[in-house]
Amino acid sequence: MTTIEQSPAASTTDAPAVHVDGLWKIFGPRADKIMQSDEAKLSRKELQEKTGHVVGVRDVSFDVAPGEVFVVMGLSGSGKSTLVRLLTRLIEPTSGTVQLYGEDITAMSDKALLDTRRRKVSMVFQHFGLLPHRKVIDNVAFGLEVRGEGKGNRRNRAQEMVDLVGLSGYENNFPDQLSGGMQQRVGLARALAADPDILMFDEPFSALDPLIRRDMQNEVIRLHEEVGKTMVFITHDLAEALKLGDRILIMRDGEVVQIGTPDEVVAAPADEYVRDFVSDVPRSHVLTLKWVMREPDGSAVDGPVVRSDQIVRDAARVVLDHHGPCRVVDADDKVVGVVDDEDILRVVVAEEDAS
Ligand SMILES: Nc1ncnc2c1ncn2[C@@H]1O[C@H](COP(=O)(O)OP(=O)(O)OP(=O)(O)O)[C@@H](O)[C@H]1O
Repeated sequence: MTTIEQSPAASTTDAPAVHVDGLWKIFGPRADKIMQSDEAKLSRKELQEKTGHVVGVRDVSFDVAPGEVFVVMGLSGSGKSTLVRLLTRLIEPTSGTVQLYGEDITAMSDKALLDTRRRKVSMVFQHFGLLPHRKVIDNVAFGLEVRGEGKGNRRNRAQEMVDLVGLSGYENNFPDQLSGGMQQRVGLARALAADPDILMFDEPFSALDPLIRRDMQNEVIRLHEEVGKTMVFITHDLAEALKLGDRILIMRDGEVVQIGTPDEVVAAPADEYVRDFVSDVPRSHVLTLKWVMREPDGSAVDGPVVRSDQIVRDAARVVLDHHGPCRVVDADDKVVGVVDDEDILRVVVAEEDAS
């Protein structure tokens, strides 16, 4: 039985886990001056050509709810790594604020900031960052050691986390005796050991083979179900974003293009850029009935009931088996639409045409 708990802050305040307001990062020596001038309005390309400064993140605002998995997605250079580093001030913002569970980290002293990083946030990176001369168990316990926990406590805790991520029996191995996937499990265990309020992942699985990568994504979903932590997850892989995210923030050139649930992003892309991104996505795997249902017209009074937030693929069997309209209900069991086999097949056929 593990002793990870839902973040206590989540239950005692209404503050979002992460609150980002008007966040900017301009790289270069005159960043502050540029921020206060009209030059800040120039596009990334124009600013770079004119001043040599690079806009990493431009006027980004969003909230992450406690317990949410929030994915930041974009192509290389879109500003994802800069953004996630700004969230814990590993990079200083040029402007804007970041609050973690109501605490403004942009206004914190260095000491308070260090404490927040040690106790409240854990990061998982692409390059696992394990200490090669330490055994698995000692790598997992490292963060606890840094913050001064006694040896007995940290050993017990580290063992719990090793068990939680499925590495029981490997505690005394050294990192180079483990596969890439197993090393990243050590990274996950180390991040969880500190019992942080928020876990941040910066492209953690990009270096892994596709099959191992899929295993690790499933592992994140399982761990999230088990420990319920708030997660901010950076990736350039749309399929990964759709699979893991409760919501997805799509970035381009340092700016937010769209923030939405996976089905919103696929069904209602904000612009051509997002539309292009999502064009290959198998829609029946992502769209919910909300996007394919029709207005209620009284035709389905005794048809089977399906939920508007059900994924089309998951609802297909019920709808196709019933030769007639089904009732679609919302979370309050109110009938909000009807759906029949044609509505379902329209999505599936469009998907086959696209592939
Ligand atoms: N220290 C720095 N100095 C100058 N420019 C930087 C610095 N760090 C990042 N940049 C620039 O900021 C922009 C955003 O970079 P960032 O690394 O955040 O993007 P990314 O989406 O994480 O890309 P990747 O997936 O390749 O890591 C890029 O144009 C990058 O060249």
